Amino acid sequence: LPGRGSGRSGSPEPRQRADGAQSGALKRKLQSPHGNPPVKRKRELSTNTFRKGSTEPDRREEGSSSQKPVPKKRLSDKQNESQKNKHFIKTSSLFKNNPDIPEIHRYFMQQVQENVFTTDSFSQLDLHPHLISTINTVLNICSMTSVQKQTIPVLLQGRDALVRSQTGSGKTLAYGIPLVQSLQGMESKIQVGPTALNIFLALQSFDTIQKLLKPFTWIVPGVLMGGEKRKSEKARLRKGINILISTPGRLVDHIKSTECIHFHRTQWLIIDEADRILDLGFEKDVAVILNALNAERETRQNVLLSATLTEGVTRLADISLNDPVSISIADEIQKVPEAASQTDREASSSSNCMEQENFAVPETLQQYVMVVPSKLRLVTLAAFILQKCKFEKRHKMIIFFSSCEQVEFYHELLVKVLAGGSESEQAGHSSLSSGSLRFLRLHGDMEQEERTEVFQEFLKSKTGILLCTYNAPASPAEYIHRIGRTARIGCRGSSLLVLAPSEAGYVSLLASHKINVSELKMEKVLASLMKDDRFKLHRPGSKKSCGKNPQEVRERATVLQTKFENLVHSSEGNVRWAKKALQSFLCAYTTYPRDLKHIFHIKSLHLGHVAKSFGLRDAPQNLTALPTAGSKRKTKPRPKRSELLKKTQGKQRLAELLRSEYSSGMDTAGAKVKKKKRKQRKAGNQQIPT
Ligand SMILES: Nc1ncnc2c1ncn2[C@@H]1O[C@H](COP(=O)(O)OP(=O)(O)OP(=O)(O)O)[C@@H](O)[C@H]1O
Repeated sequence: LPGRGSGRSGSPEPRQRADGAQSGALKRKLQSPHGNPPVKRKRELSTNTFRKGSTEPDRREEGSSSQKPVPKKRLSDKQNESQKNKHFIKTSSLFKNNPDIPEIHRYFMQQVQENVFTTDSFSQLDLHPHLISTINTVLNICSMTSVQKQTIPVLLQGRDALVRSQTGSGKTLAYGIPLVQSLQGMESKIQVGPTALNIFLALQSFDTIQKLLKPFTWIVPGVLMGGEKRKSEKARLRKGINILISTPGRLVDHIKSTECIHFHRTQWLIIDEADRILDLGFEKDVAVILNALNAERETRQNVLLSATLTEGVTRLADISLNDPVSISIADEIQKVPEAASQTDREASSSSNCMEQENFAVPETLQQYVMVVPSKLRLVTLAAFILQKCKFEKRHKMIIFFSSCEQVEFYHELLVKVLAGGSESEQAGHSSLSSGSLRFLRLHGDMEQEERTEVFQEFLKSKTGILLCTYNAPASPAEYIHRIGRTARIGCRGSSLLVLAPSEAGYVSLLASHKINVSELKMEKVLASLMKDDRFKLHRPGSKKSCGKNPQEVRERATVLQTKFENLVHSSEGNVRWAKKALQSFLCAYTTYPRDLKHIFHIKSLHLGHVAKSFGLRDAPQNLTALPTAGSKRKTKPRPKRSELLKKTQGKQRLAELLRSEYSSGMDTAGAKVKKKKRKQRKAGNQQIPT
């Protein structure tokens, strides 16, 4: 969900109060995507049904048909009018006062596509027979993918390479196979310091390398990443690791604080997911690593792999590779051609990007976008989950949020309201019975052990909904990585980008990079609530539901929203938790880069509406002074979040927090060393390559 900011409404609370409660400073006016003042919806969704009902939606949905009707008093005309208004106010405002949903322009353009597979087998390569049999029997793979066919021979020749190929196309084996082939022939089995260094972000590459090494037991792989104790990592480093796989932040920490780490034998350097490493702000860390390597050994074979070729990746290639072979599976740097069609030109001119890169997307990936007013965001997301994972079944889904707090909060909310139970009740159903929903969560505040466990569980499971963090999807390159978690290696998959109306311009930006998304209508998604009678509005004398009556869909959405809000407002702790999640969302929102501010600007958000998407009935007024308590899970101590909204430091600190998922997990110690090193650097001891 690259767009954040969403909200839902449906609060049974007086609508006017919700808006009126906002302080002048916090109240955000809705703006059209073009920056014009908001235009009122022309076809305001009617709330007639609610007005007809004699009680508030939340009472009714709690089975209030059995409640005794309140005796009506005789009222004067004036009183009648005010009573009417009261009913009107009490009725849910979920479908009222939303901004217009702008029309999504459909761009018809040829997406860049790559052929994933080839028919060539691994046995035609000059590889150790045990390696070939491991590929065939342990990994169950017979033929090479395009990127493997082009990369493996180059690396077997000992050349450096810059490899660009789409997400999920098999890049790990493209370097893993030649690496293992070269290491298995090593004369000396015992050594100090790694022979190969692999900088990575995702644990999955370690898994693959481990499998490849099965017959070569003397080659020891080791992984360093945030979450594990530094002491035990040091012990493993001391024992000797041949293939060292590490996140950039963690490795830099060891370079600075672990004496037994040496690189004089390091013959390979692999930088995987280079674009994401840079997107996450690890450029300086990579520079420190390169310096450390260069200081101990001059020559080495270097490989840089990326799904997208951004300016940053090219810069990194310049400083880390030596006369590399460039391998690009589709010739994707197709600058917008001269004779581009009118729509293509429109799409490309709609963005202010200096350079248009066109990204390859798997052919089997169907991309959708849905524009949802902030107030309706939670119910629409819930309806989408129900539709895909309950009614259509057998769907596996990953939902991205912009902070750990949101993952924790929404996990709890969705488990309680959609899955109808606590987490512990859920845990009893590790294998999914039909119709049940299993929610999992994964974020940087969890201990490494738990993260790995959840990751493995989700990997093995055929169904399930994984809520996780991902850094701000600021760039189209980041979007490509997110959607690339599905439709891997020729499998089918879909992605859904949820945008607020004010963010609709993002679709044109994607189009300018030849990324084509189809629109999914919110109403269609909400209609799936008709299949779930838990959200039926029970009204005395109500008729049987008739198909997809739009009014009834809206009623059900309101009942669902009311359930969320009732849960959030059932305790002070929950309200605090919701506010904290909202606050973290807003902080993340401020981190979009300047060139995207015209699409994602905090001023375009209506705080009251966004608050609804966190189950809050009113826009909180004291966000900057929120206490940090409220999370039910044990989390690592963090700096005060209240600092984050402060104009001066907020953005920078948040960027650090967002990165923490991939960082070393040893920030405090690292910071001290950093200070010391900075002093040393000032004294001219160390140079960062530029
Ligand atoms: N030749 C092959 N045939 C079938 N499956 C393969 C082949 N090579 C790799 N795979 C599988 O494809 C999946 C994706 O591979 P991998 O993670 O290496 O992709 P990637 O290009 O690095 O993707 P990303 O950049 O998104 O991480 C893995 O599950 C891997 O086992």
